[in-house]
Amino acid sequence: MSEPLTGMAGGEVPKLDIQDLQVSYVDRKGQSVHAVDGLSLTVANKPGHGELAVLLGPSGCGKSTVFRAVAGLLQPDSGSILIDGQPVQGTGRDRGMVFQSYTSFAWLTVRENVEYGLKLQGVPAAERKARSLAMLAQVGLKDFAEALPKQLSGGMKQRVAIARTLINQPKLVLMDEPFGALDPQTRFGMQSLILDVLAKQDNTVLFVTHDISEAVYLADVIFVLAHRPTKVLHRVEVPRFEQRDPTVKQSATFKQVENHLLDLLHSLEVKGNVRVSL
Ligand SMILES: Nc1ncnc2c1ncn2[C@@H]1O[C@H](COP(=O)(O)OP(=O)(O)OP(=O)(O)O)[C@@H](O)[C@H]1O
Repeated sequence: MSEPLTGMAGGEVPKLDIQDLQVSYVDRKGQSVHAVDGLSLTVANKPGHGELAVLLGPSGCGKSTVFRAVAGLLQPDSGSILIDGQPVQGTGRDRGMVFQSYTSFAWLTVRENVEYGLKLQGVPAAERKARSLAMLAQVGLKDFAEALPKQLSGGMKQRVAIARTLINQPKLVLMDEPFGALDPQTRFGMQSLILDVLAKQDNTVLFVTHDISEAVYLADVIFVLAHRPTKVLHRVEVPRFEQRDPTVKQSATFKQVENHLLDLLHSLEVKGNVRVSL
């Protein structure tokens, strides 16, 4: 199931193209520490059905560092990051981010939070309202449009964060352990919701997790990262499951992909740090 690391036909411009990325941090002693060393990966541009690419690896391997570099939140030492062939230079509206911690404006209603980006872009109020209500309906929160964030559960707050990101129609959605703080049942519900919403939105997603089951359930393609300093070790294509509901996790194909990933991670001797939630 492991594939060549690009998975691209010649001549196509990928949605995301990372080549020979190097990132280092300065530690407390003032020493330079390599977090990412020569990482390359590409995520294909698939109009009509956005690709969901997962970065999977043990805690501390550098997933968030790659994520932040793609988001433009940190400056790599060297290497290139292209989105639709254009180099990333700092943060930009072409990328939308969802993090594990919920960030919303406490004094704004759910709808006003979702509309906020459109307001900054000068979109007229009536259009903002219509678009935010449609987006909230997609994430199952239409009835909570006028509620304040403090009235919502953790899963609902994360749905607001997803709606607020997707309404801006980013070319690339970046999600860093977005469901990591949720209980298992809510987490599974959110995984199914994100697949439903993305199927309608045509977004390409880069999704960071250390949960193998979550990776297999969500991904079209999984990049398995090695220990720090990280580089991609394997690219694993995940078969399209006909249905994505709780039963799919019990299917032979699902188990086969999980076992394949476990074997890969075993071979890297990192399984102990990776969550396996079967
Ligand atoms: N600001 C920083 N200063 C120094 N070292 C850092 C900094 N941020 C990250 N690192 C180090 O870089 C390495 C990669 O960290 P990163 O957060 O990218 O890993 P991760 O795979 O996302 O981990 P986790 O799954 O635990 O979030 C780690 O060894 C970490 O200690």
